[in-house]
Amino acid sequence: MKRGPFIAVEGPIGAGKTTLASMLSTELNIPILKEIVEENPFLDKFYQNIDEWSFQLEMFFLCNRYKQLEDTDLQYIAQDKPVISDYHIYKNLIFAERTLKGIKREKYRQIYHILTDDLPKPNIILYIRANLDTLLYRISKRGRDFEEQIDPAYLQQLIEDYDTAMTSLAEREPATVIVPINGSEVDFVEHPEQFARIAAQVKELIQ
Ligand SMILES: Nc1ncnc2c1ncn2[C@@H]1O[C@H](COP(=O)(O)OP(=O)(O)O)[C@@H](O)[C@H]1O
Ligand SMILES: Nc1nc2c(ncn2[C@H]2C[C@H](O)[C@@H](COP(=O)(O)O)O2)c(=O)[nH]1
Repeated sequence: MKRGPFIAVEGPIGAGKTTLASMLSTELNIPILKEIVEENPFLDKFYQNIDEWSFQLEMFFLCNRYKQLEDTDLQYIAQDKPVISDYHIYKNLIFAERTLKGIKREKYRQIYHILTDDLPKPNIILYIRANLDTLLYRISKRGRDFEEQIDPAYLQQLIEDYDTAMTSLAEREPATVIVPINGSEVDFVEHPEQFARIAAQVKELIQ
């Protein structure tokens, strides 16, 4: 069955997902779906003690995104309308596999699959890769207090987890178009011509 474009912008913390998704939404006149961050009651506690708070945090993100995607399906995807999101639901598993251990990880995996296996998935992913220095710089530029506690080693692991996850997704879903963007070299904020190239590429994909 033919479906309207469902575009996700992905990449590790601070890569520029929300920024790029918002710019594309404006440029291409496509509604944007943004994840909820500031209202999350567990993030601050999580960064203070990951082992203690990871299950609550991962479940909170999962339930929130589940609800958002259910709504998005009704409003846009089932009606063949395009939509752009600053995350892919698969992000839940990327983080949870890193932050959860033992029986909690196993329980989470099962709940993740029960909730998400039948949800619509993006057919285009813009994957922003960036090195650790770039991410640390952008996270500090964004200036969220609770993110000052992020351990660079955790961030480096996430960079690698994202690469592994995107390779695995490409193998499992060959029909999904994954567009890699080198976020440490391509600067779509400071250089309008670099943004224009990305926007043109996306336009071509959705025509
Ligand atoms: N290409 C870029 N060049 C310079 N600054 C950027 C770029 N992309 C994002 N930023 C800035 O970096 C910070 C993190 O970007 P954001 O879009 O919130 O990342 P993410 O959604 O991936 O966590 C923000 O302050 C944003 O303005
Ligand atoms: N442990 C998890 N943390 C997550 C998840 N999704 C987002 N986050 C964190 C990372 C950032 O501190 C903040 C915003 O995310 P961005 O990627 O938009 O920077 O929330 C998750 O699923 N698990």
